[in-house]
Amino acid sequence: MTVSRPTGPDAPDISDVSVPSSLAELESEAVRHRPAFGENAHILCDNLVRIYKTEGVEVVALQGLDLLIDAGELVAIVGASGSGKSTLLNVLSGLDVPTAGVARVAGVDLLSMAARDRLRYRREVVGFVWQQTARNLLPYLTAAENVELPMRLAGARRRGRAGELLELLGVGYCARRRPGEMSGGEQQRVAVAVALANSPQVLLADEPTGELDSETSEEVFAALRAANRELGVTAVIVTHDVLVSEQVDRTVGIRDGRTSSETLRRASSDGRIVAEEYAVLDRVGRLQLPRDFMNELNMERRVRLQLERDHIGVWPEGAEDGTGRADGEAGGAESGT
Ligand SMILES: Nc1ncnc2c1ncn2[C@@H]1O[C@H](COP(=O)(O)OP(=O)(O)OP(=O)(O)O)[C@@H](O)[C@H]1O
Repeated sequence: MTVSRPTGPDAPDISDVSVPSSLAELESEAVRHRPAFGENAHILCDNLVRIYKTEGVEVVALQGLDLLIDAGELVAIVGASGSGKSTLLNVLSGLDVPTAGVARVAGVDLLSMAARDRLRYRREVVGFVWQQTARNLLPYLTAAENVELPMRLAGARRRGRAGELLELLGVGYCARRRPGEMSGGEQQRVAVAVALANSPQVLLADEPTGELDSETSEEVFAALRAANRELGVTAVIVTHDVLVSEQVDRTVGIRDGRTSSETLRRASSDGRIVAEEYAVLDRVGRLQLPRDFMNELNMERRVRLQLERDHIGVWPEGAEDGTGRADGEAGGAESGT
């Protein structure tokens, strides 16, 4: 490729300016100025793959999952059983290492992290809350002692912090009680305080309300929201609970190990919450059509695409498309339907 330079008496002096002269140079120039995918995201998953091998059988739990979450967001992750939600959370919590791809949380690269850094990451950068209340708290310690434990392990006990966190989450009155003397909802709120003890940047919760009735779930979700709003912690909650998934600003749907949909919620001018659902388009243009849409129109394997001025039409194979052409016909006339 040639690039012509202006000449003549009025032409600017560009003798010192380097001008790319080949297509490859132009491309690399363009890439240099383009921000990298998820450069500023607090949580970044790029083409994340996790393959489990058990007894010679491979299960692909995450198959090229992309996800970007900004600092301070409160995001719910939803999806059918087996879609890969817990696998994703285990990777983000540093418990599990992905097979391939990029996973970065608060600037920490989770694939290349050394074992010693992993311990520090799990103690100080992320906090987590599990579904089973018994997994979150030690039964022979009081609520306050449970919250103090991670601080002691990190060698940074802060006087008064346990009490402050328990108050913030509405369970200050439980400080001297052991888990057996608290309800399931109270235990989970104390568990959120334990997760926040070392001021993590990210809070991860896997089905935190899964064992609770709706009223108690509401209290636990309020505690998670308080942590997000008051402390600014980025929060990711895996949940089947519509009470949780419908109250966050963004719900990410996972299907077959990939992000497939996102629902965004915002307040309209009259104060109502408006939810808009989007399909997720990945960087190479892949898109998962909702399963019920595909079933409704008997879409399988091949579909016809038609680029319109402001949208793309998708028709099942063999069906007539929006231009009045049956699939397979070359160049039909516009039907206007
Ligand atoms: N340790 C493991 N060994 C082998 N396969 C596993 C392992 N953990 C998960 N899987 C498989 O990976 C896939 C994703 O599992 P995952 O637990 O992440 O799904 P999930 O969406 O959290 O499901 P649920 O809502 O039921 O908890 C499933 O097919 C599961 O059987």
